[in-house]
Formats: sequence, structure tokens, C-alpha cells
Amino acid sequence: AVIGIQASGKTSLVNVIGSGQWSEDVVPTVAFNFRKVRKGNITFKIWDVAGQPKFRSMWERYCNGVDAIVFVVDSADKEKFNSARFELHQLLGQPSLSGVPLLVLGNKSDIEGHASVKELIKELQLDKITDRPVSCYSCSMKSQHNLGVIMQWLSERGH
Ligand SMILES: Nc1nc2c(ncn2[C@@H]2O[C@H](COP(=O)(O)OP(=O)(O)OP(=O)(O)O)[C@@H](O)[C@H]2O)c(=O)[nH]1
Ligand SMILES: [Mg+2]
Repeated sequence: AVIGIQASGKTSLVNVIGSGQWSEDVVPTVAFNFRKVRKGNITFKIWDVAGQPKFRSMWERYCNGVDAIVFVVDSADKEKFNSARFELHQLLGQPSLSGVPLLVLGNKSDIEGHASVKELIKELQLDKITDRPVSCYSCSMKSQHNLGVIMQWLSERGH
């Protein structure tokens, strides 16, 4: 499941993984989209979940039973870090999701002044997450920076 507050780039991530297409104009997701993406001999089944406040109560539902949670943050929008941290820890506090591996992506690394991985770890208090494996990468869907490492991480989480 791909989770994160609105406009962080979740749908862009799924589009880039699925078809290599990045676009300036992506419609905000309503509720969720389900996508199946084939890469070689792996099929990824991805819940692309909506990030606007009214949809956040549904996040847990889409995360139930997944192999990994991908939490996307706009690393250039520092004013939203507080809200992202709150929502992330709220979600991970759900007993049903205990132990599920977490990948945090600091997206939009193409924008000048974006937060580094070190800053994201601090701002999102990722060091406080001790009940599961956690990875954090900087990336850009626009430039496709770090797309390879993301795909590698995801392909190692399947069953
Ligand atoms: N500069 C830049 N813009 C990006 C990047 N990724 C996504 N965007 C833009 O950010 C905006 C929001 O992207 P979406 O993929 O719709 O974000 P979302 O997280 O799915 O948003 P919701 O569905 O509302 O939760 C769009 O205008 C994208 O073009 C990136 O890596 N760099
Ligand atoms: Mg979306």
C-alpha cells in the first residue's frame, strides 16, 4: 500500500513504476486506486490510497495484509512534515499493522532545498519506530532519481 498525505506524489510513483510516465497534472486520488504492475517475473499489487484528510481514516484498511507500507512525503514541503509525522505514527500505532516493513520516500528531490534523508529521519521521528524494518530514501518521480533502489526494495518484500 502506498500511503502519505495529499500531493506527496503517491499516484505519480505508481504511474512511474507502472508505465514510466510522469506528469505535472495528476488528479488527486479519491478513496483509492488498485493497480497491478508486472516487472519481469514479479507482479506487484499496489493500493494507491488517497491522502486528503477526509480519506485518512481508511488508510489502515488498505494496509491490512500487505507485504509493505510505502509512505511518501513531499521532501520540499517542510510545512507539511508535522502533519506527515502525525499521520505516519498514528497509522503505525494500529496493532493490526505491527511488524509490517516500512519504506519512507522523500519525494521531489528535484526541487531545490528539499530535505535530506537525515532531516527526514529526524522530522518524521523514524528512529522511534522499533517494531518493524524501516528504510528511508530520497527520490524524485520527475527525474526518476532512486527508482532503481525503490524497485529493488519492493521486490525483496514480496512472498
Ligand atoms: N517536482 C516534482 N513534482 C512531483 C513529483 N512527484 C509528483 N509531483 C507532482 O506533485 C503533484 C501531486 O502528485 P500526486 O501523485 O497526485 O500526489 P498524491 O500523493 O497521489 O496525492 P493524493 O492522491 O491527493 O493523495 C502533481 O502535480 C505531480 O506532478 C516529483 O518528483 N517532483
Ligand atoms: Mg493520488
